[in-house]
Amino acid sequence: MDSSLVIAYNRFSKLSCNGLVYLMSNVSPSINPVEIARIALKKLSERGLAPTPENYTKFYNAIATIKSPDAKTSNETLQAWQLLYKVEDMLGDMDETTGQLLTALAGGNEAMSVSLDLLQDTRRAHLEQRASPDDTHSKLENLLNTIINSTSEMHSSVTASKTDLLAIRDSVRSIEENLEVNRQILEQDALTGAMNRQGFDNRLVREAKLAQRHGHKLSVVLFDLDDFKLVNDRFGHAVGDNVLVHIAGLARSVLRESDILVRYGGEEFLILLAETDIHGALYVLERLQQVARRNPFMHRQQRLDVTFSAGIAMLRSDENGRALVLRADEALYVAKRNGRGLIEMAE
Ligand SMILES: Nc1nc2c(ncn2[C@@H]2O[C@H](COP(=O)(O)OP(=O)(O)OP(=O)(O)O)[C@@H](O)[C@H]2O)c(=O)[nH]1
Repeated sequence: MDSSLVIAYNRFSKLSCNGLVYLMSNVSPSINPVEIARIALKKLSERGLAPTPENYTKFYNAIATIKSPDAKTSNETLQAWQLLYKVEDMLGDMDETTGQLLTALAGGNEAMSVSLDLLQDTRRAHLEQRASPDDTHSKLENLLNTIINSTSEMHSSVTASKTDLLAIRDSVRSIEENLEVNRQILEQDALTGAMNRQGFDNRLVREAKLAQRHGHKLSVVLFDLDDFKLVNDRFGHAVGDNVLVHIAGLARSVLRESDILVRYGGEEFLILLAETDIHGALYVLERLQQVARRNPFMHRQQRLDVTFSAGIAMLRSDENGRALVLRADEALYVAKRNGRGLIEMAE
């Protein structure tokens, strides 16, 4: 750990004593504060900012305010549990059906093997003229009856298993659908409906690999609302929340179906643009600026103009998704440093 981080950690310890109660009031109980502290320090060091208590508190609060993927409503948790029980039930049914099928097959196999031996004995006795035609005839008739009975038993078992297996296949399909819905809920930011950070991390790796493999362009836009703290301070946190929802809605309105909008941090959004070069990404962002100007957030008939600063980067042939986002983040930092409402393209 470098010395600045050590200092920051020491400062964090002091903060822990003096202001942890304050800090924690903002934090979902499911988020580990040590993890938040680690990310906050990393962010500070990435941006070359001094780890002062002010900077540290700012980053800590911003990270802590991101809705945790764990912070799910009780209804969502209930759904997840129900799905789990459904999977458990289905696996139980499947076990029982395959068990019955295996027993039926083993029994049928045994009966057929015995019948086959008897059939061979009877044929041999007939060829060697050891048995009278009447004897052979009666033996064959008995054997045929046995074979018909065991085949019919096997047929009933297979038919019953087929019905069970069809029912299991339907359950598997419905579970697949439920799993997809659950995955979407888990990957969604509860406030804005955008994808959350966890969902994005999974997606980024895949999209970057796909783009590299097929030689497609992939761009990332990172934008952060300007002076958002003032909105909260002036109008309250609930209004701030509504502004975030408003901006996410505007962003969605300028995006294509294939583009991915992510709530990347408290008041920071990311857009992943597949098959889009940096000029395409700039175009999208300028459209968003335009749309935001034309559709301001209204609070008690008062226009509340919100601007944002942004960084854009396009995937290089030799980098992975993380490096791409890092370059967009650096560009965003430059945009913020140079003023507000600016767009900066990464080198
Ligand atoms: N209402 C609301 N506020 C949030 C949420 N997430 C983060 N914030 C707030 O966003 C503000 C971010 O403040 P800063 O990091 O100082 O950034 P800023 O005021 O936008 O200033 P610059 O980014 O430097 O332009 C803090 O007040 C956070 O509490 C949220 O989910 N809802």
